[in-house]
Amino acid sequence: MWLNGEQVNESAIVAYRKSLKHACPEHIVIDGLFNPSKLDAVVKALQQPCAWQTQKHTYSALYVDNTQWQEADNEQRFVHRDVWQRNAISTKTTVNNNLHSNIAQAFLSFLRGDEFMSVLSRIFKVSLTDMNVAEPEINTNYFRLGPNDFVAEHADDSPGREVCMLLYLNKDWHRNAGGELVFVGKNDEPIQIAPLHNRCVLFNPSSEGSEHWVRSLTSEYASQFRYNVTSWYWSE
Ligand SMILES: O=C(O)CCC(=O)C(=O)O
Ligand SMILES: [Fe+2]
Repeated sequence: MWLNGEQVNESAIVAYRKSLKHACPEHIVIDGLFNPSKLDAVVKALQQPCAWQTQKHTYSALYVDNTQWQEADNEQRFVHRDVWQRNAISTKTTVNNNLHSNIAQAFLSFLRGDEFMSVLSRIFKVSLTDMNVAEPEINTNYFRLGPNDFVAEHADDSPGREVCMLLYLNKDWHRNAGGELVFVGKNDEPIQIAPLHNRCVLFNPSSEGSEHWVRSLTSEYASQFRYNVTSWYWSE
């Protein structure tokens, strides 16, 4: 059981819908949506250093290599973070590590499965499906940020992309550690959300004020990574 049942019963869904409609951007923050002990096992799996690879995006070209990155101006640099490698573990590590990695993979599969997508469909009143998504797996993954990493301001809107989910996996995250998600919001009133463990942020990427970025990590806490899942969902 990945989901915490109380958080997805009918009355909870009604409450989410209500607060979605009143928020700008259209978003909700749900704490404790997932089974905490299963998430703990996921967090353990993510500690394996070999499972991560640096990802760099510029605004004009995603997935750039080092040379392109060096040539890009600072304002062109959009994302610098690590992305989780689903298949890295099986060839490089021990059986024990593989067991850990399996739970991390199982959770990503759950997040793209019918049960979870139908919860999101009910909250957003839109029919979500992977029917026409060429590579569903690349729409759901783990990321981590260190002190030199960043996610600069961007929008995640794209035709047919209805829902974005961000889930944070940072136990004992210090209130001064930085790493808050910031939505532009409206009337110059940005909305900041701390990346706390088992906190899920759902938002409509085409709603007003949904452009966002991540505040940099503060150097006093430089030894900690900030972990999250980003997952995008599409309609037909
Ligand atoms: O890590 C976050 O809080 C935001 C990540 C994000 O904006 C993205 O993956 O598109
Ligand atoms: Fe984003």
